[in-house]
Amino acid sequence: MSAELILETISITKNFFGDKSTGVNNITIFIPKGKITAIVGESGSGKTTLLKLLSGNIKPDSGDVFFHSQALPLRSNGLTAQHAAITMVSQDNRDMDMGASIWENVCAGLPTGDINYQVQKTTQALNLLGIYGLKEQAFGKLSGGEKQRVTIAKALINRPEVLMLDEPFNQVDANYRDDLQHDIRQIVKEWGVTVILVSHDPAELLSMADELIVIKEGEIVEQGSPEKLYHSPKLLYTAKILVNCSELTAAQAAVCGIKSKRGTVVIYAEHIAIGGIGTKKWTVKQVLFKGFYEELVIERDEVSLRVINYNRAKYKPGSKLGIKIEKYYEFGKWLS
Ligand SMILES: Nc1ncnc2c1ncn2[C@@H]1O[C@H](COP(=O)(O)OP(=O)(O)OP(=O)(O)O)[C@@H](O)[C@H]1O
Repeated sequence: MSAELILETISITKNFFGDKSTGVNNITIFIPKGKITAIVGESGSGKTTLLKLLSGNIKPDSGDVFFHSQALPLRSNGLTAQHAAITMVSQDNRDMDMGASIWENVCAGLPTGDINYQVQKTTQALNLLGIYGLKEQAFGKLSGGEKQRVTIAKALINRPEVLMLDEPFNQVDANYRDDLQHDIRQIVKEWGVTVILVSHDPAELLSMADELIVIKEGEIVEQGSPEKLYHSPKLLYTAKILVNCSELTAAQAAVCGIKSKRGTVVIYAEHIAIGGIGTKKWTVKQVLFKGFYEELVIERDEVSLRVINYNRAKYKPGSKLGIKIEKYYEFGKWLS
């Protein structure tokens, strides 16, 4: 049985100043209810424009947006219940009062009136995001990660059906980010909220999303589950967004013993084993500390590769090593 859809676009186009290289072109997408769909693409590819179209913030030049199969009106024509059900969280904290407390900021998301209702809902939202203990603190004094929790609590206070997150974890440090991501996944599961996420962070995209939609120059070029797009990307563009990899020309690939039939070879860092066959022909150029592993940049005849090394502190810049490439991908120019 296919999943119930909550938002759909049929052939939507939005260009700015009539320039086809801006905005989005002829996009048809189906957003399943209660899942996390991530929109990915290089900078300027149209991700934010698509979010704005999906939330009724801007009007398509052509095509339609449907929410529960009903045409979604434009917000500027008057807010409706449909708009209240779709909330957007961006990173700029535009709607927040820096001098007011967390409690006041989150509570401001509710309609005025019934105090008991406000206390109950605000307490619930703050607990949900694990920030109840901070409720008296001024918003402006919080860390980036705490601010983001408050922003999401405010967005969730009215129990929207769709939560749109535009680069939500940008200002959040790594530990805090993992916790916040986990909490959002939990809320999605428990509440059945639909999340549409825009992010540049591959780790975030792969761990959070149920479905990835890849856009390039305003068009959808590939889509599928994180596992599918990571392990068998159709496009070099997708691989470069999602994977820590080295991209080689046919001539460079030949240095690695690979005969390329299609022109471009991509080798994932984790597909290179160190200490493999042959003599030690590769030189370590950089050792990047990554915590429980290192990333090495190695070079031979002006070909550079990224390699994962779990045997920490074994190599230094200038060390020599041999490698075995266990797997590689080939892309033709027409698919890049
Ligand atoms: N209001 C606007 N007026 C003019 N051009 C715009 C406007 N909004 C977006 N664009 C253009 O449309 C294209 C897509 O922009 P958009 O912000 O959607 O990209 P993005 O993928 O979200 O980029 P980023 O990852 O850098 O945030 C860009 O070329 C951008 O300059």
